[in-house]
Amino acid sequence: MVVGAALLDGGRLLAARRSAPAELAGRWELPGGKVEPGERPEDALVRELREELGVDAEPVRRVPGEWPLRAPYVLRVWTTRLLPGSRAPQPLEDHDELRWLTADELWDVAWLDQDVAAVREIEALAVL
Ligand SMILES: Nc1nc2c([nH]c(=O)n2[C@H]2C[C@H](O)[C@@H](COP(=O)(O)OP(=O)(O)OP(=O)(O)O)O2)c(=O)[nH]1
Repeated sequence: MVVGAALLDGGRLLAARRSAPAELAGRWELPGGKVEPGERPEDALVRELREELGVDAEPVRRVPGEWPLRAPYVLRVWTTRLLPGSRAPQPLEDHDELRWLTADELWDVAWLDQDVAAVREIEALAVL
């Protein structure tokens, strides 16, 4: 399973531009990554956000649905918030640019094809 964060702050959603691998580079995604064996998905999400963005964050609520990625992976998404005192997100790993998107800007970035349905579901939550 791959876990993704709909990281929300001040009514905006964080989008991250992938720097690798070549076939995904330049496209935008939700920060996150693969769940390790025996790891709880929510714990994986917190770990990935610390590694990739240098933030302290907590999952808030599961976004309904799951979306197929390259087999055998599926993407599950949680709305997520920064904990008080967290550093601001930095593109430390896997990404070369970050953008905080307002509701109006949600479709201004080239999301990965397989993320579009997840972003629509986030939009439907009306949390932006
Ligand atoms: N993080 C993330 N990965 C996504 C999304 N959509 C999507 O297809 N993917 C794919 C890209 C990668 O093949 C895989 C996630 O693996 P990753 O490379 O980000 O995570 P990781 O750090 O655990 O990976 P690894 O180095 O252990 O292989 O899922 C998304 O929205 N967020």
